[in-house]
Amino acid sequence: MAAQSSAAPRPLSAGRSGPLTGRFRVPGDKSISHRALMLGALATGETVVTGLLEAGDVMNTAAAMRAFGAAVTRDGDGTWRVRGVGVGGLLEPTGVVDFGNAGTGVRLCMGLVAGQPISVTFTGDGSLVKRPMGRVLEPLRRMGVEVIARSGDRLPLTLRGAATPLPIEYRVPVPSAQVKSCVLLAGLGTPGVTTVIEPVFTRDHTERMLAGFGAAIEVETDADGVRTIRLEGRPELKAQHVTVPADPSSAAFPIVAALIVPGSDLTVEGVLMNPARIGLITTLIEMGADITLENERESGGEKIADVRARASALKGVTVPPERAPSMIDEYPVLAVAAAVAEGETMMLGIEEMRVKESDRVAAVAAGLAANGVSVREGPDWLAVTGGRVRGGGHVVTHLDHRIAMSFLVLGFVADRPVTVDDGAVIATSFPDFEASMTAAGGGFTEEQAA
Ligand SMILES: O=C(O)C1=C[C@@H](OP(=O)(O)O)[C@@H](O)[C@H](O)C1
Ligand SMILES: C=C(OP(=O)(O)O)C(=O)O
Repeated sequence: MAAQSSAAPRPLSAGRSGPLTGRFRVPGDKSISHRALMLGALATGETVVTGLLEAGDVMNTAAAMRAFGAAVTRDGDGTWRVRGVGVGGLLEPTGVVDFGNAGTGVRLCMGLVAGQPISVTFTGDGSLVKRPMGRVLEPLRRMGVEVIARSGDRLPLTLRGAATPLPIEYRVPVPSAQVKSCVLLAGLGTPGVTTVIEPVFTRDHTERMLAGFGAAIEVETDADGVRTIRLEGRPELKAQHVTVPADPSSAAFPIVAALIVPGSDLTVEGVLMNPARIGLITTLIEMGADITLENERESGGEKIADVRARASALKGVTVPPERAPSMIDEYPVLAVAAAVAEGETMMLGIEEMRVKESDRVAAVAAGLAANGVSVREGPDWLAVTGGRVRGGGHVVTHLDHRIAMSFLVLGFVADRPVTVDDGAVIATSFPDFEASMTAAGGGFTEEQAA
């Protein structure tokens, strides 16, 4: 499958919307989807994945796993099958491996390559080539991986895996599930025990899924919440059946839309409720949101629930820095909720937002200002004061799907339509966003703001 490339930009506008109602489905979780394909590719036997996210980022991971020799196929009913090559069995791809827009895809895959004596050249789109890769290259170099990269450790770059990598003990210096996961996946191909120390808890899908595929992995959490993860290298991973729950990061858009559009009452079905992923729900409830979790249940070893959101009068709050990892991708849409809340919402400790698909602190501040919203930013904080939204602004998305979706939601409550310069980027994580929002009552328009 072709890597997602920079398709022609497609401006898209959203205008004042009637109530959003009914039941809403968002696609499968992106983090779990990447990991299911990767671990499936390293397992023996056939891994069956239901609910896989069929969006640009994950399709690039599927293409990469094929390039490494795994058989990755889709049944007519949307079930995916991965016939793996076994830990240590990855083939050297014949071409460059292009991960498009996907930071998670490329950083985790670099870990997979570490313990295999193969050379792989990675690249990405205009956004991914600007993102920092040193954070994963540094531990990989310590494990014995050879790196050929431009100065600044950006893509494109080539890795040569080590025949016998060294197990390391690695204290993750930034709160990043991608860095943690890269080292753990590198540990799979490494003889001995690889140890990752995680001072700040980040999403734990890699740990959970490694255990599910049969790896010997143990996690200890001390009194200060510091987690020590130990993984025994070179296990035999056994194919699994993975059920991917609905992505809370995608659910964030209809949830916020329903809270801010008067008269709305919307239920998003089967959303992943992993504690490391629900910081936005906690914050919205603190802001006074009428959110209820219904039909709470377990699926694929994770808690899920239907999330019902009703239009609410929101109030500004301070979001503490320690909450950032559990909602890192949701701040752009939180800023939209803050734009209509009473008073100021202060988001603290959000410096990691600056190294996502775009500098999201800067992109959110610029987009809000262009639409008449009062906003201030600092190196690691953003403050938004709510009120009536003038709208009528053009928003630059910088190849960032979450910026595009967030500002279209802002358009639903603005006096004049809000236009994003490129709605095509939404295909990275939520291809049916426009259709699903329209079906629920969302107000898209072809009209371009002046
Ligand atoms: O591990 C993952 O699946 C992800 C981790 C987060 O990135 P960081 O690890 O850079 O914080 C998040 O922003 C990204 O969308 C998905
Ligand atoms: C940051 C994101 O993804 P990634 O790092 O995988 O590109 C995201 O989806 O918001």
